[in-house]
Amino acid sequence: MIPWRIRTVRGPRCPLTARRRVIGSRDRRSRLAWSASSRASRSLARRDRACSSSRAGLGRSRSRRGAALVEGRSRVTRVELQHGGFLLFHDPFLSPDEASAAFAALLVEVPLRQETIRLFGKSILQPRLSAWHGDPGASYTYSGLSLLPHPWTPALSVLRARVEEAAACTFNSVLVNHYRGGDDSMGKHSDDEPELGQDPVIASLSLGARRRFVLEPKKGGEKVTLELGEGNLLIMAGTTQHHYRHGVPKQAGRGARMNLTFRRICGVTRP
Ligand SMILES: O=C(O)CCC(=O)C(=O)O
Ligand SMILES: [Fe+2]
Repeated sequence: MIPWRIRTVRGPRCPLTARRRVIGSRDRRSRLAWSASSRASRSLARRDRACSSSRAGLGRSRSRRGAALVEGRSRVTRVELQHGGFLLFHDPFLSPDEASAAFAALLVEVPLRQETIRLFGKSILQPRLSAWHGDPGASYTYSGLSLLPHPWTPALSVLRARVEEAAACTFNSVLVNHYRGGDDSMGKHSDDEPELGQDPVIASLSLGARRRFVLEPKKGGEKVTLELGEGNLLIMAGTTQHHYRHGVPKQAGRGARMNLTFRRICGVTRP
């Protein structure tokens, strides 16, 4: 159940930044070329905006509490969390055709593998496959696992450009997770490693099977449960990583799913 109030506002202003911006028609946007040389990818190289919540134009006062805004045909719902955390849920973000083309391309391009992590002093295999991609130098360490980035693939570059436009900030890395079925899962955690900086913006794109995504406050209080379906984009921002844990529990009978969390590793120079 969604415990917050939803209002629909039709208007030309960007729901993230309150600025006017031009968005192509759904048809034009859906012509996703799986090539790193797309116009969007080239424009990326010219921009390098920092991606902490406060500097990315994702300030608390810029959108209404619990509001769903429609911009062109893309719909964004804002959810306020405790202590200044908030979520922006884009549904739809990718069309079903775009999402299934992305899934197929990523299966071919991304070197997915099952990693071993250290948890409570024990080595365990992660219950899913994953791969870390990013700009040179965007290394990431979590649960005792140190990851050097694979380079951006064509599909990841195109998706990054789309997600950056929606989030109004730039990302230099992405963690790709592949849930092979309902037995694959992700335990509750916060994306709060020091290299992500304070109040990071994490943009999570879901492809394939719908899965339950749970956010729970670290110090008690109301949980938030979302159903992340094919082509949804969930942006976690503000103090979310500081005050909440999130995870994807096992869910019997579910099919394959891919999730991409775009991140910004601090202190890496854009190539
Ligand atoms: O699969 C998801 O929806 C969540 C992924 C996630 O939390 C992560 O990669 O840190
Ligand atoms: Fe996470």
